[in-house]
Amino acid sequence: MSEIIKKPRVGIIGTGAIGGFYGLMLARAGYDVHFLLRSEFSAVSQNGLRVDSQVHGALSLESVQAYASADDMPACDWLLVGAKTTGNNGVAPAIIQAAAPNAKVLMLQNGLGVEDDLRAVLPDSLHLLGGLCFICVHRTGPGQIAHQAFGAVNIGYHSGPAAEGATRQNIVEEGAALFHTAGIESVAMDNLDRARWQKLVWNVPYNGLSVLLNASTTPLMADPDSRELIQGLMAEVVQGAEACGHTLPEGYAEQLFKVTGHMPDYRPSMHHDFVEHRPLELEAIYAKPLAAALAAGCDMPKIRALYHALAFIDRSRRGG
Ligand SMILES: NC(=O)C1=CN([C@@H]2O[C@H](COP(=O)(O)OP(=O)(O)OC[C@H]3O[C@@H](n4cnc5c(N)ncnc54)[C@H](OP(=O)(O)O)[C@@H]3O)[C@@H](O)[C@H]2O)C=CC1
Ligand SMILES: CC(C)(CO)C(=O)C(=O)O
Repeated sequence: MSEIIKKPRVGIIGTGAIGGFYGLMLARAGYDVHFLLRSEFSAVSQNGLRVDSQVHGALSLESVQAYASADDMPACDWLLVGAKTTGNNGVAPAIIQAAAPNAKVLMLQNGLGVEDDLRAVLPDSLHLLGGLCFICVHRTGPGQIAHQAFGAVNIGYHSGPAAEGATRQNIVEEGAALFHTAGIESVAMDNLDRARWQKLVWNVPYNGLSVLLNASTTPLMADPDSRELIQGLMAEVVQGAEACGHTLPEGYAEQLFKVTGHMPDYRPSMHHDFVEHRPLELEAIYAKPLAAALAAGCDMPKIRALYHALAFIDRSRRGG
């Protein structure tokens, strides 16, 4: 008799641009997906989720299994965390509440070490993973998401009950398979810390400069001064990664710089936070990499200057 393999149940903790997009794609692929929301709970319960995608066309999920509290969610096998890193303290109780025993918790967030603080409060039985999202999405209204480009999620294991080696790799590959089923590219990464440093080569210059200079990628790539700033910041991230033991692929920064020059005009997620008066993800994208590199003997003065300027902007906009 052939064995029936049940699809894992998926919970989305924080249904914004990232959580809404990947949750909708998984639900459309036949997964049983449960969405935790905050400010958009009523709108999404009533009207569903919509993605206006320049890659897949107009997508919708009319009937959303939406929750305002994790207490009402069923136990989920995979939890995809789509909240901003600035809200991680607030989502920890929800993750614990919605997790099935031995659940896999996947942090779909930018930045370095975003799993570290959460690990300290999670039960040892839960697997903790990080997912690097190579996608351009943002919210355009309650339950409405614009998807401009890309989509891949690269996954690495952070910590948990799985033994080092093949067992961890199997869990990471299970995560990648989840996304593949939904038509999304996903690569299993053998070193999450290196993957996070690699992603920072883009986020450190573009996220911060988009706020500081109030500019999207096209003007940033067109101006000689901002181009020089971007290249200088990228080079420091590569040096910081190296100091922390991660040699990034030769020519990686140059390649990203070139690709961004050909990308459709784009405002990084930090620029959306700036415009919407939300806290900026400065701790994960700047403070933690600066501290990690410094501890390894590498100062990153350009990144430090950018961080201080952004911290000022963040504080002054939020009333000191
Ligand atoms: N957008 C992008 O293209 C990319 C984003 N990323 C990263 O992905 C992460 C998510 O970004 P993004 O999706 O853009 O952010 P959004 O602000 O669009 O989404 C965050 C969502 O989490 C919800 N949330 C936060 N705290 C809670 C809580 N305690 N309970 C329930 N819901 C909660 C927010 O609710 P509320 O509506 O109340 O604010 C919001 O819906 C970030 O780390 C970002 O850097 C990475 C690559 C690309
Ligand atoms: C690199 C990019 C644009 C998409 O993956 C991103 O990470 C972001 O907007 O935060």
